[in-house]
Amino acid sequence: MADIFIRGLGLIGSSLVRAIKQKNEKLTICASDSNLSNLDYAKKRHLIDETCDDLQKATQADIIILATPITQIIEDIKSLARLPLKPGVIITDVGSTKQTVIQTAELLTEQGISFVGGHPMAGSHKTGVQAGRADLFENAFYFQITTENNEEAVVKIRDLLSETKAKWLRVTAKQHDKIVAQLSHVPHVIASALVNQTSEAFKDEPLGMRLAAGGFKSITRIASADPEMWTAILLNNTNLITKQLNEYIEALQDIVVKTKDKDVLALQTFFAQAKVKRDSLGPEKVGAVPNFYDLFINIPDQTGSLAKVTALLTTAEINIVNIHILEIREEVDGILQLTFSSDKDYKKAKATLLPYFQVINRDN
Ligand SMILES: NC(=O)c1ccc[n+]([C@@H]2O[C@H](COP(=O)([O-])OP(=O)(O)OC[C@H]3O[C@@H](n4cnc5c(N)ncnc54)[C@H](O)[C@@H]3O)[C@@H](O)[C@H]2O)c1
Ligand SMILES: O=C(O)C(=O)C[C@]1(C(=O)O)C=C[C@@H](O)C=C1
Repeated sequence: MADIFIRGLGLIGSSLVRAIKQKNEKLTICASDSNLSNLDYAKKRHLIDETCDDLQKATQADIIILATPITQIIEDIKSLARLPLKPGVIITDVGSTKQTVIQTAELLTEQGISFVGGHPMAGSHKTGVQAGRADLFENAFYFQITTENNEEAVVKIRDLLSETKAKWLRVTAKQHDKIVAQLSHVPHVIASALVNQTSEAFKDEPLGMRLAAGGFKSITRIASADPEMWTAILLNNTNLITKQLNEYIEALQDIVVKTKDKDVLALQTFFAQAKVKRDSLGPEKVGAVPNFYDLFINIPDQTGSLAKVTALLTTAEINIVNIHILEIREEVDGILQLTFSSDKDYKKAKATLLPYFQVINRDN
């Protein structure tokens, strides 16, 4: 008999159990996941105490956490509503959309079972138990959905997950879905559409994609996310996502017209408005899944240039995550992309290389 039952031990579920165990290792956790290797991995590392192959085991738990893709969360809520759950049990989820989840959870709340819709607003394009971390949600907003009579359960979930160090935020399901449609769902569609459209545009240009640099990579990183999870999100926030995508398409069409018209003032205003807004967001502080920091430098077309870069960085004890030569043409400087895992390494590398090489980054 475990204190906590969790279904879905991927990136988000395993990050939560890590944070729970960090706070109180005595709490027992029973986990279910259709990918058995996730369970195996978690058990070997004592992230969980037991494996539970079906929802029946949830009937013995005080807290049930649903951390699978949204479509499965909804199916599990329906199944849980038919089971004899423990009196006083609290059920929570982590799904990226909330209105359909909360509607389905009425099957529970109408029986007096506490349900707290949740959504940590941090994550990664990576999936699976190995990608999880206890501090994934540090400083990130963690939405909790306001529903009738769930106040006490909300506080208990906050206490259970206090080691996530997330910033808790109560919103309605409608408010939630509108905000995340614009800030998360639409950007994911745009990133994937851009990758697909670029790949199509480069069909006859083998060099094309391989030359993708910082700009393309940073705007499309999230296109590497899990297709099953994102399909489920689009199916569960359809109206808001399609409405906001249509507004985005209009904004793109508007910029096509201004570009064709060579309307310098309108173009400058377009970029200036976006710059002011983007700059005001401030630096990235959320979570601990590594962000990558790219430094671009000009390297002369001379024997030993690359070796000099690596020697300087090695002497300075700076760890390079990746080196990528973007362009080297005879008698022309090449562009070298150096990737670091921390802002500290990025800045140290920049200072180390500046006396010898021209740094291209304006700044990040
Ligand atoms: N990835 C993010 O950035 C992020 C952030 C916040 C919330 N979320 C939400 O969290 C949930 C989980 O996403 P994730 O990123 O952890 O994905 P993930 O793929 O890393 O994990 C999902 C896990 O659910 C398991 N699973 C799928 N179907 C199952 C089933 N029928 N029975 C048992 N296990 C099943 C998978 O094997 C996998 O281990 C999703 O609802 C997603 O919308 C994701
Ligand atoms: O950082 C990322 O890779 C994410 O996509 C995380 C992200 C997002 O910000 O859109 C993705 C889905 C979630 O529901 C919440 C957070």
